Amino acid sequence: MLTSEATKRILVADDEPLFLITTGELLKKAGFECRCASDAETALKYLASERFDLILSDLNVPGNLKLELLREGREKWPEIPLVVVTGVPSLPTAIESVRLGISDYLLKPVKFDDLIASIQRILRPENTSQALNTSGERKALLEAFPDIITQGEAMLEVLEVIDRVAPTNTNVLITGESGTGKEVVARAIHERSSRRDYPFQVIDCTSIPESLFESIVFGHRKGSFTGAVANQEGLLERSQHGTVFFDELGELPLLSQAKLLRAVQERSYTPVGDTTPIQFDARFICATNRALESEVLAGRFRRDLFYRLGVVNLELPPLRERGEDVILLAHHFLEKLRNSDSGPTRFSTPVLERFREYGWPGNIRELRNVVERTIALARNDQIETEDLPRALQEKQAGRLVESEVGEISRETALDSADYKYLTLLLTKHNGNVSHAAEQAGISRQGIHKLLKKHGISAANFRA
Ligand SMILES: Nc1ncnc2c1ncn2[C@@H]1O[C@H](COP(=O)(O)OP(=O)(O)OP(=O)(O)O)[C@@H](O)[C@H]1O
Repeated sequence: MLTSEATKRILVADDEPLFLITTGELLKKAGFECRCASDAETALKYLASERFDLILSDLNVPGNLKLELLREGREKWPEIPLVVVTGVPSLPTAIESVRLGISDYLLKPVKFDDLIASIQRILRPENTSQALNTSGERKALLEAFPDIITQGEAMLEVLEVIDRVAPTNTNVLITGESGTGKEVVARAIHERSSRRDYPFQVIDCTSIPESLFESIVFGHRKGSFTGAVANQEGLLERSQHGTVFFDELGELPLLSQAKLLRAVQERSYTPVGDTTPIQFDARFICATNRALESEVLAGRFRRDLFYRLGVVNLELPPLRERGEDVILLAHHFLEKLRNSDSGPTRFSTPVLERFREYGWPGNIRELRNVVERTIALARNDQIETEDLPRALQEKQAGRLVESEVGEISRETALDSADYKYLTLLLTKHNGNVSHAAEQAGISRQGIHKLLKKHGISAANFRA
């Protein structure tokens, strides 16, 4: 069952009571569930009756003198990774442990950070392989994420990773084109974590001027600069014990990156005008529609921050690569957005065909907007191609290729390109017409005229 499997369970076997107690406590604090055994027999009993995701065992526990625990554990439960900790390292046992397929070999005294790093690495979704084999597993996974509508393999794989990573404290970086659902996924991770009762704080990196980054994120004290008339708590302070979602992380200027790195590394920050650092506990989930690795190579994004925040990297596929999801989502939005007693109830077959062939540059957000608009404009119970925005009406309008140049008019081709450009522009600027106009190099009136011509509502692009 997915709910109980969400929290990773670790079996700790060690004959030193102090090591057992402290390790158990620390692992619990780090978000794991723990079972402690002081000898091999008890450990094997637990293994036979409970589910574990990892075994952490000393070599010298009673009953394991000839590595019986390791041998039996590997033989009966080969899928459970095993980490060996030992205070008495010996080459033969190390070699034998490796031969038995252990995942790591640590020497006591073990630094807790090293232990956690090792466990997290081993439990990373890409290092464990459990395919979604049965339809029951697929169903359970889909039920676990009611806000994420999908049936395609690519997104199901993403859901599987989310399901595993959500209960941990690991920082996650979500990449994907605009409108692919990065924020929806970030919220889903938060909702399935133990932080769900604490805030989910969105910090939009594009909306914070570089000079105000520290003040907005870390807060400031009265009198620290002109205009600081009162103490102001920062966004991090509001996120205590919750999840901080840094949207459009790739847009963060280098100076702000340095300040954020310090806070992420030290888990503390100092409000502007203060001298006492504040400790904080929050998980970071970041999103970007830029290829951050290239930004790192180009020197525009700090490598150390990229590694800190992108411990697990989730890549969301664009809608045009999600197969029949486009149809599933269209029906979902129709059901959700239509007036329950009036308005259209279905799409005509040619409309569904247009949906399949269109490139959806603005992804799911664009699809939602199109469905909302057609509901308002549809004349009958069934939505027809005439009810669609012009760019979607013509066959191949979304992706014109050379052989089809003769099939559609120049006017339609230009209209289609213009529509695509405007939707992307508004997506990028969150429906802010002034910013969109500035970027396009046209007046506000000019852009309003174009939006009207294409039947696009800027309000639909505001998150
Ligand atoms: N799988 C999904 N099922 C249902 N609705 C979805 C799904 N993914 C995204 N949406 C909807 O699509 C819209 C865009 O999603 P979201 O804001 O999460 O995208 P984004 O990738 O964060 O966009 P941006 O990069 O522009 O910030 C929202 O209305 C969201 O509710």
